[in-house]
Amino acid sequence: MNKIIECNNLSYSYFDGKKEIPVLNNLSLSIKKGESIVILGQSGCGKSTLLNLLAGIDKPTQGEVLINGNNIGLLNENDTTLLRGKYLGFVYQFHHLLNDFSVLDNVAIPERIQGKNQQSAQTNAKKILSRIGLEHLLKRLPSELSGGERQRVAIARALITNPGCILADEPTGNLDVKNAHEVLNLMLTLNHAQNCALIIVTHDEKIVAKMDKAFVLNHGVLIPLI
Ligand SMILES: Nc1ncnc2c1ncn2[C@@H]1O[C@H](COP(=O)(O)OP(=O)(O)OP(=O)(O)O)[C@@H](O)[C@H]1O
Repeated sequence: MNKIIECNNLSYSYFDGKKEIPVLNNLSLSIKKGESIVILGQSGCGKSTLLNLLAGIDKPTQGEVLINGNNIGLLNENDTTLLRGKYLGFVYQFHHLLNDFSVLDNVAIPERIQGKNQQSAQTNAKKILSRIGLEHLLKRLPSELSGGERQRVAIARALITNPGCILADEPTGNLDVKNAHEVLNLMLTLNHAQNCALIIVTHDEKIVAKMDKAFVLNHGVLIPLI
């Protein structure tokens, strides 16, 4: 199985009272293991909606989504959650770190949720924080970090379960130019080193040159740029 995520003929509409708001229209996409993809598009075009469907967080109005070959439309919510935890990692514009937990414990959380004991989850969290140069921040709280450091911790948290694909929604949206550059380079380094596919949705067109493939989402369909 070479494809980590695949969607076929995906359509999605929101229902606002009686009115249907179509967002995605018969969209198909596949992401191979180790591939990097950026999806650009104007605000409100449906980028976050697409990521939520690919992750099985929302269900499509029509079409199918496969994660590592598993058709999530055929799974119940519990099995979808397990599949998501096993194969996917998430990075958002806002870091979503838990403010009362140290950096180390924040990064260990996904493995704790998967049932690992605290010591082995913390050992793995230390390893990944060292790999990305944050070992000196283990004991800090998220409120004691810079914006760029917080986002790098969020990336470490997304990677601790060794996912097949990272889904990143505007991961550099809150950062200045220098930090945005560093965070993107970090994600790409890990993308290559761990053969972890990367899907970024963003407004930032500068990212395009660094990715394997780029698309614009417009009127519910993906238009290839490269
Ligand atoms: N729960 C909802 N109910 C109704 N409409 C919604 C809902 N969530 C999103 N929408 C609409 O669906 C469209 C797509 O939203 P989405 O958040 O996917 O866009 P986006 O491209 O990620 O935007 P941005 O770049 O601003 O984050 C927008 O027009 C939005 O107003």
